[in-house]
Amino acid sequence: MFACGDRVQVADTGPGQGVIDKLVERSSLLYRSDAWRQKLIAANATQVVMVVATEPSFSDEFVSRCLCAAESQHLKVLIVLNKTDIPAGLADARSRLASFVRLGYPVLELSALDNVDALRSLLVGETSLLVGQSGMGKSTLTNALIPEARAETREISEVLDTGKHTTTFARLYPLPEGGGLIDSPGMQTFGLVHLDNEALEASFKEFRPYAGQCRFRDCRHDSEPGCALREAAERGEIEGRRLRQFLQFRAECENGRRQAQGW
Ligand SMILES: Nc1nc2c(ncn2[C@@H]2O[C@H](COP(=O)(O)OP(=O)(O)OP(=O)(O)O)[C@@H](O)[C@H]2O)c(=O)[nH]1
Ligand SMILES: [Zn+2]
Repeated sequence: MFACGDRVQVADTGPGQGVIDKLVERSSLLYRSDAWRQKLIAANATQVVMVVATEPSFSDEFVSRCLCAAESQHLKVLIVLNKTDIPAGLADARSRLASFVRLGYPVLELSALDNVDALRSLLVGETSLLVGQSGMGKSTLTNALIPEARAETREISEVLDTGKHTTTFARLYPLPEGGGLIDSPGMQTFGLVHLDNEALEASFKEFRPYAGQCRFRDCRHDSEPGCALREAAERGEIEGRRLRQFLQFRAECENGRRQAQGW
């Protein structure tokens, strides 16, 4: 299986023709998965740019899931709060992003319809994957950053006769300043079944200082006495909400793996 962003060696087989000979080793691979399917999103990305907006309202659980996927591949993360020209949802969006800011994730506010220069400068030299729920403005951002993308999207929609100009597959655009931008289809879910329990726990970066500190080595951070993570949450050092999300994602991943094995 190949993913958008893969590098390959191609052998010439004739004029204008070739076959893929070899897949060059990937520096990163992002995918989402449930019990039944793994979907490759992008290979060799160095940065995940997560787009949220003032409206429609975004899910912070979705943001946490994307962070897990990005952290598990050791990628840089940038959160973009788009549509700041719509003031109604701004205060709410900011307050829901505050906990990610406290974790150290950068948030860039902008309006894709107005000015994307601040974002452009953060993409230089990176291969950035744009992710987000539908309607957050990924395509609008891509078009603002890469004017040729607009025509291409229209052409592809016409060829495929999809009747709408929404993104249906990931696409890598080279950036004039160096690096590239991968626009991925909007998604409403982001399954993490491919992450084992250890990888999932490590992908909550604020948990890392507590790794190995629980009384029991195989602590599930659930109801065991002497759980370093639960104690940290009680002291307010980590957010209870994030710990609950971790337990929820882990249950989902364990169920997914059980289903996949036909239990
Ligand atoms: N007011 C305002 N509207 C915006 C902005 N950016 C995007 N929009 C609008 O939001 C809607 C959704 O934008 P898209 O770029 O299609 O969103 P998307 O994330 O690509 O959605 P999918 O194709 O479903 O993945 C469109 O009507 C855009 O015109 C912005 O900065 N301000
Ligand atoms: Zn514990």
